[in-house]
Amino acid sequence: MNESDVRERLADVRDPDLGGDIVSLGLVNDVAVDEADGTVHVSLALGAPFSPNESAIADDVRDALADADLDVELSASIPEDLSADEQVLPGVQNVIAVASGKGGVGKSTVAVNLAAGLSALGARVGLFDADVYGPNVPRMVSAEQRPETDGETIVPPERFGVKLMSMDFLTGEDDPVIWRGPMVHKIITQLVEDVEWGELDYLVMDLPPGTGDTQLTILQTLPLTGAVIVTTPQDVALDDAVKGLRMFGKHDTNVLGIAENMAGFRCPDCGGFHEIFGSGGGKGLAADHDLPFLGGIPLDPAVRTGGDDGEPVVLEDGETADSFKVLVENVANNAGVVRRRGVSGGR
Ligand SMILES: Nc1ncnc2c1ncn2[C@@H]1O[C@H](COP(=O)(O)OP(=O)(O)OP(=O)(O)O)[C@@H](O)[C@H]1O
Repeated sequence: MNESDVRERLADVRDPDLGGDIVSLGLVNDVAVDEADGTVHVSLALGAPFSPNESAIADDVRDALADADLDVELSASIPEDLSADEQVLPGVQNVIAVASGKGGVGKSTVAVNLAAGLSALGARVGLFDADVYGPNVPRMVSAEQRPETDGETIVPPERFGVKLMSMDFLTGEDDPVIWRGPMVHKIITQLVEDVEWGELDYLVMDLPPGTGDTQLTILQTLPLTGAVIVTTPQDVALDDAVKGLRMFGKHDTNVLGIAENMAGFRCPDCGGFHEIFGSGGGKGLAADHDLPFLGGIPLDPAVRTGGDDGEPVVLEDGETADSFKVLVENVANNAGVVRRRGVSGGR
């Protein structure tokens, strides 16, 4: 079997999201058959490691070559326009921002569970807490686990397999309320240049709530794969979410979808499901703006206790954990769509 035979077989593998075959979409970077040692190496343009849909593409590629009597070696990389020197975060494949139009809707909770959930799938993950008004990451690590520095680089502490960094670690006692764009820019630059993230598949950024200077500076400084917008089903939170959407729209940032938090309450006493903040708002918002709906997370006391001291609830079993797992998978799948669409250029 030669390279063109391999490509012919790969032309039967469909991309479940982009709706075409991977060869026509330009998602096969390279094929190399080594008859002597009986291997075929296929490099695929896949950009969202451990996302279910990209894992399925890889499985289909293996299946398509299963009877070829060759060992199949797969690798995945999205060809970069910029050299490593020119890239802002060269070791980081995907930066995913978690945003909300208003405070208290559970944005940080979603960010933490997203990071822990991606790590549980097998990905290499970092979580950067840029929420200067309500930093959550410092609470996740003990005092002894604060980041270490040799004066030049900062080594982020790790929990649940996630590398953690917080604006709070870098700024100390400074009052964030007086922060303005230039200072945020300086700190973000420091984050980029001085923190030893190593190689990451995903860096989750927990943005401050709202649509102010800090959020804009981050959008302008970092190459985001896309943003997740968190809302509750209430109208007021939804109105604010629309403002968030506009901000991302103005900056040509991809929105990976809308997550609806506090979507109903399963009563532990009566077993009934109560829609305390209404229902369907997040789904409606997504539909109105032609955006993916990432899933709903119920109001559950375990979310708060998990956030305060224990493990993120996504790492446990049960209804709420499952709803977070669905959200994690949808975010990863949609990040993959953004990356692969970039390669296929709308082919
Ligand atoms: N689905 C949920 N069920 C129960 N409690 C929740 C849920 N989501 C969030 N909480 C709790 O609500 C509070 C606010 O959540 P969180 O800090 O994630 O919100 P936020 O949008 O990031 O707020 P901030 O404005 O501070 O950035 C926290 O105590 C959190 O544990």
